[in-house]
Amino acid sequence: MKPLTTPADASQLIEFSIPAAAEVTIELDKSFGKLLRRPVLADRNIPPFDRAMMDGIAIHSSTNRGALAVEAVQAAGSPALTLLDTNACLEVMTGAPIPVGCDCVVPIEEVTIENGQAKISEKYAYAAGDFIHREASDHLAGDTMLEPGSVLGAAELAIAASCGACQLQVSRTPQIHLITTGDEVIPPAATPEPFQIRSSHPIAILSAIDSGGLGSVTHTHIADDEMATREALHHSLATADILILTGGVSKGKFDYIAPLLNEIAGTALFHGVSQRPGKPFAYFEKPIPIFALPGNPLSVMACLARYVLPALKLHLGILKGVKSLPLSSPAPLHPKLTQLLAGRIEDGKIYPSSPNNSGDYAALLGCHGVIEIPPSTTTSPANSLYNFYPWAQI
Ligand SMILES: Nc1nc2c(c(=O)[nH]1)N[C@H]1C(S)=C(S)[C@@H](COP(=O)(O)OP(=O)(O)OC[C@H]3O[C@@H](n4cnc5c(N)ncnc54)[C@H](O)[C@@H]3O)O[C@H]1N2
Ligand code: MOO
Repeated sequence: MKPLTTPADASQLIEFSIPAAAEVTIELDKSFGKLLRRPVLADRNIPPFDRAMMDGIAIHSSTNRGALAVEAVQAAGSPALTLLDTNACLEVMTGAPIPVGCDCVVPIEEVTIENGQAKISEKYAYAAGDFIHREASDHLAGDTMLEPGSVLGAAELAIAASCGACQLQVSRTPQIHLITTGDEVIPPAATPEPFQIRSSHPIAILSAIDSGGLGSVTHTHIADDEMATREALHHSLATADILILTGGVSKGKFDYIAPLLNEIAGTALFHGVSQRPGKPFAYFEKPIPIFALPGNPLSVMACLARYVLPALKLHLGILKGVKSLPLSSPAPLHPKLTQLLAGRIEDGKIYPSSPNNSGDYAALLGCHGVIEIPPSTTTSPANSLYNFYPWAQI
């Protein structure tokens, strides 16, 4: 029997073979969740002018405390006015430019305005610079505001918008085909015969990929039929960037996936990983990356989190490291196989699930991903650190 590939070797083989996504230009309002490939620079100083931070009056700090004539109203969205008399003031609105000749804003709560005269509360102390957000005090024009490799979330897009970056260079979202297999597998809405089961993998895989913005998934289900499998594989390899398959990769009489891929796509980089669950996992690099996941629900989620999602991130250029977290209690160790145990994260610790077997999909409830527990013949002390691979945003 062929020796099993270790999880570390398997992920390295995937990493080395995964191509980088192409770079595409995209409109700002279509770029949420995308991976930025070119920097976004500040096109002007931030803030671009001395900005009033309060509604109130703008004065010169050397003014006397008497009644200050209100010369005009400085609104936001209007060019800066000029204070003509240092013992006068202008009303000023938040977001307006500071009028020329003023160096201080007094909030309206500390001012009484009557008959065109403003009076500052007697006990209120003011000084030059108060409530003025100085031009360029945050960033200078030309500063790099967003680095390549940034994932474009709400804050990043707000910055791009304020720099006028209305088109962004991002990684092209891969077109992912998902082929699920099995005569016994029917759509969730269908009424099952006693020997059938409802398909749970498509929605799980699609949700995990979608929530990370990692790809656009189309799905086909095929029966355990050699011709149909062959046709579906040819179609996917000709049209998709990445192919994911579930089921049909172990040793059953109707497990056509591996032999057909060997014929159509060439030899697998590996088929069989020293892990539980997910031992029959296979990966092919040509003509596109092909992930053949073992069909059991826990194997699918484990291989998805441990290999597929990190590979998609790498393809897009998302280079986040793996998190190491302590276990809530000593781990059940296996002498030969790495365990990929589903677990949930709470208070910075991993709480492993205890499934009955790799078909026990209800054990996944509340879990955020898988913990990788390497093989060992000794016990793990409490609080030992283990790598955690999420399938959900945590
Ligand atoms: N003689 C051997 N038998 C098996 C081995 C082995 O090494 N020697 N490996 C076992 C392991 S480990 C696993 S995992 C499974 C993987 O088998 P397949 O990849 O061929 O998967 P299937 O047999 O097609 O399905 C397994 C299980 O999952 C259910 N399934 C499949 N698709 C879906 C879906 N879309 N939604 C929900 N559930 C699905 C399917 O009904 C089966 O119950 O093989 C062991 N056998
Ligand atoms: O991958 Mo299988 O799930 O180890 O039973």
